[in-house]
Amino acid sequence: TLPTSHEDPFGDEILAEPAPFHHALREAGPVVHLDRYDVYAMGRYEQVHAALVDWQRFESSAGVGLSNFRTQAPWRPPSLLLETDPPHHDAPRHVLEPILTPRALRRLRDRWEAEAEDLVESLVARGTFDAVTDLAEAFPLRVFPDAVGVRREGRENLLPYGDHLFNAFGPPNHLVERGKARIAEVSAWVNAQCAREALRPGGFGAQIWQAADRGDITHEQAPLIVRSLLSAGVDTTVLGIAAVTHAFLSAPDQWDALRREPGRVRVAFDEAVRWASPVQTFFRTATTDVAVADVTIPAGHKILMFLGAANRDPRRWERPDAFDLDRDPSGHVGFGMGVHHCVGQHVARLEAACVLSALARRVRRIEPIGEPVRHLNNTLRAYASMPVAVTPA
Ligand code: HEM
Ligand SMILES: CC(C)Cc1ccc(C(=O)O)cc1
Repeated sequence: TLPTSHEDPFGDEILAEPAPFHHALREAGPVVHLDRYDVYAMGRYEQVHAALVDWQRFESSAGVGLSNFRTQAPWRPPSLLLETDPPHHDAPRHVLEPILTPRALRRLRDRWEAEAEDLVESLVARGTFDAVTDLAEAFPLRVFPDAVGVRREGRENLLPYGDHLFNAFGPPNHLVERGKARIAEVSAWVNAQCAREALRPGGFGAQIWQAADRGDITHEQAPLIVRSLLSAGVDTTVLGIAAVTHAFLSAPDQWDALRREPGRVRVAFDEAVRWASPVQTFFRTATTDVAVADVTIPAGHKILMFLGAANRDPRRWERPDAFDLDRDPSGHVGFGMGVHHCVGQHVARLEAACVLSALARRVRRIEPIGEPVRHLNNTLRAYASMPVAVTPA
C-alpha cells in the first residue's frame, strides 16, 4: 500500500525545521506519495542509496528538480553533468573529474592554507564575529573563484546565482519568486565568466577549455562545464563550512577532541556533511514503472530523495542525530552516490580542512553568542548568520 502525505516539504515550516517531517517520512514507509506535488518521496537510507546508484531507472536528464524537462522548458540550459545521464554524461564527467582530484588540488593547498590562516588570525583578533558572513562565506569566495580563474569584479553575483539555482529545483513558491528579480542580470554575469577569454590561464576553467582543444569535449560544451563549477561550487562549500562550525558549537566536547587530534579535520567535515546535509533534497524521474518495496512508481513520475533524512536514518546510523568524531561517516549520501557522485567533493574537503585546521590551532574555545539564523532555501540547509565568540589558544 502506498502511504500518502499532504505535507509541503518546501513550505517554510518544514524548511526551517525538517527533522520531524523526516522522522514521519521514514516511519511511514520506504516510499510515500506527496499528493500536493504528485511525487514519490524516499526518506530511508536504503531507498535513497538504491535510487542514486540506479541511473537507468531513476534518470537525471528530465531534470533533478520538480519540473520535468520533457514537458516544461528549464529556466536555464541544462547542465551537461547534473542534468544528463550516460552516455551524454560521460565525456563532460571525464573532463571535469581529473581536474578536481586530490592530487590535482595539491598545487593549491599552500595558498589555501595561508588564506585560511590569514582570515582566522583576523577573526581571532576580533574575538567575536559571524561564522556565516565572516568565515563560511568569506573563505570560499576568496579562494574558489581564483581557482576557477574568475576575475574579482562581480563575484558578489555568485551567492545569489546559487541561491536561485537551488530554489529553482523546488516548486515555484515565494522563495523562487524572491530570486527572479535579479536572476537575469546575475546569470548574465555568470555566463560571461565561462567564456575562454574571461578565464585566467592555469585555472580550472582554462583546463576545461584545453580539454576542448584536445577534442575530449566540444568548444560549445566547454562554457557550460565551467558554469557547473560556478553553479555547484560556492553555496555548497559555504554551507558545508557553516554546518561544521554549527556542529562544533552544538558539541563543544568534540572541539576539544579535534584540538587533541588535528588530523581528524577530514572526518569532521564528512561527519558534518552527514549530520547537516547542506544539500537536503533533489529529484530523479522514473524511466519505467519501478517497483520499490510493495509500491510501483509509475513511469514519468518524479522521485524526491531526502538526503537529510537518509543521513539520519536510525536503520543505517547509530545515534544518528549526534555529531560524533568517533563515527565513520563514509557511505553518507551528502555528496550523492553513483555516476553523479559529487565531482567537487575533494575541493570542498580541502577548503573545509584548511579552515578547520587554522581554527583548531588558534581557537581554544568557540561558543555561540546568539541563535544561528536560518536562510530558507528549497534545496539547501542554509544559514543567514551564526554569531560566535572565540577564545585564543
Ligand atoms: C559541501 C559541499 C558540497 C556538497 C554537499 C555537494 C553535494 C553534491 C551532491 C549531493 C551531488 C549529486 C547531485 C545528483 O546526484 O544529482 C553533487 C554533484 C555535483 N557537484 Fe557537488 N557538492 C559540494 C561541493 C561541490 C563543489 C565545491 C563543486 C565544484 C568544484 C561541486 C560540483 C558538483 C558537480 C559539477 C556535480 C554534478 C556531478 C555529476 O552530475 O556528475 N560540488 N554535489
Ligand atoms: C547537489 C547538486 C544539485 C549541486 C549541483 C548544482 C549545479 C550543477 C551544475 O552542473 O550546474 C551540479 C551540481
